[in-house]
Amino acid sequence: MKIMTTSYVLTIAGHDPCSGAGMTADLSTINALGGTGLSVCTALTVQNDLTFEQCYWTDPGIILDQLQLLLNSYPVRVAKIGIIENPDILRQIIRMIHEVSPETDIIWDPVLKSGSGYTFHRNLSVGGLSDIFEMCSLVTPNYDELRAIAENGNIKKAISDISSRCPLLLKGGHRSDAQKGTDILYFKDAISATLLPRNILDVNRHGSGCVLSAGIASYLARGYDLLQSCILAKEYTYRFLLADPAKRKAEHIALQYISTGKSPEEHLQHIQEVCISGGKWIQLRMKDHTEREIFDTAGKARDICTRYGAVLIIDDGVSVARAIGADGVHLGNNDLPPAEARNILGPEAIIGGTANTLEDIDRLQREGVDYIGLGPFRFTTTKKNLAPVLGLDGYSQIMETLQQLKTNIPVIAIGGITLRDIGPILETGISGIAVSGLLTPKQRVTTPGSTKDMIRMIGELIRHAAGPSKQTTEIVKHQ
Ligand SMILES: Cc1ncc(COP(=O)(O)OP(=O)(O)O)c(N)n1
Ligand SMILES: Cc1nc(C(=O)O)sc1CCOP(=O)(O)O
Ligand SMILES: [Mg+2]
Repeated sequence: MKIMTTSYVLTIAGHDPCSGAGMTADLSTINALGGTGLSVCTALTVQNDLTFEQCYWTDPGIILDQLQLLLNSYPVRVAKIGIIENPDILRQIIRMIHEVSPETDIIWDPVLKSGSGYTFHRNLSVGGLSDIFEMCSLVTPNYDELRAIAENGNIKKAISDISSRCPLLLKGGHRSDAQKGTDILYFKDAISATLLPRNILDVNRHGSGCVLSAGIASYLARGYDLLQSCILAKEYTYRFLLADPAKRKAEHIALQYISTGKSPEEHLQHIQEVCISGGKWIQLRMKDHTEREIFDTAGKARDICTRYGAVLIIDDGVSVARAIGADGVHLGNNDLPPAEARNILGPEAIIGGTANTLEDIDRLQREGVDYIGLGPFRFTTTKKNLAPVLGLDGYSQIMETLQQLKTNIPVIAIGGITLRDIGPILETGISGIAVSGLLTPKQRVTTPGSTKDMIRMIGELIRHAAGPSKQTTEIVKHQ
């Protein structure tokens, strides 16, 4: 009997102990994109981000036994295949999928070499693989892989031979020429679609090809057509690459700095001061500025944050966040609804929402925000049209109820917070604080030295308050 639930995506791939690539990276992608991941491990590898030392292939009998059991148990919508010992085993796997589960789409990502240079296969050729292409719904080689299997180096002929049998996505992520980042999707009927990169990223993280093909598999499984799936997965991979490892590790950031300044230059100067001083989470909040000014400043703020490994979110402006490649947005009641922002910014984006009551938190959580900014804690002149002040009692009541309901969305406090408030606020179960005036006071001229001292003291208070059972602010959705 097949177990019926949502979209099952099967990855048949190697195990990478650092999860940058292979089966575990695929499963993370599948789960992040709303699928249910199944896996068959084709090899154990000894590798990390920089080096690949060894590959121990799984016994083909075990691969086929696991595959048969999964195909008999689950309605697998899409199977994505990564490293396989040789074309014969690949053939057996694909045939089994065809026989046991003919409705399953197969994506083959022909990995010939690891990112760090380990060679899995030599002497493969388009001609020798033609029966395999016939059984696939998509193959996703990068340019080097296509060149390696093209007979006599004839890339044009290789493209035409493959795409007459199945759609081909030629990935340009690793190219060093003008086509870097451009992927081309060739359909069977000689039509092609060029997928331009949103930005050229100077990142060659190992495993990005796995993330892209697992992303395509996940979107296909959810019912998108092939072109839509490639576009959406490309966007997802872009965000994955943008979130550099330092940022992805910055899961537990409990201090958000909200920028302030009389001019765009002052905003940038304050942001730089906070970043130099160790601040890791910045919100660009520019009121009473033109769209052009906000857009230009946001691009510069992004560069500063990238340089210092800080996360940047934009207050209100979803389109600005998307255009400059920010990590997310903070949305108020009059902004775009979180679900719409999510559609635009993608699953990896950090989306925060403003709340003043328990009902606000409940609604925002259902709308899919990643964290809540709950405020105001006390009166502040930084924001006009303040909601009713909550004070410590208001926070205690709301946090107690959330704990009773076992709701564990990160909630950060905001509004007029001083150094002395931090301990008592965190005692209520709040996971972090967002401050503007505390780091950029109106009366005193701040210097990197004084901001550093302040951030250090805030860090101490947060560390003291956060015992092992306390929730901290998880601002990154997916690793
Ligand atoms: C962390 C955090 N919490 C709340 C707010 C307030 O946002 P919003 O309601 O959109 O009001 P403005 O900041 O736009 O005036 C915030 N920005 N950050
Ligand atoms: C931006 C903002 N939002 C608030 C809310 O209650 O929603 S209070 C606030 C101002 C935060 O700055 P400061 O630390 O200077 O008070
Ligand atoms: Mg706002």
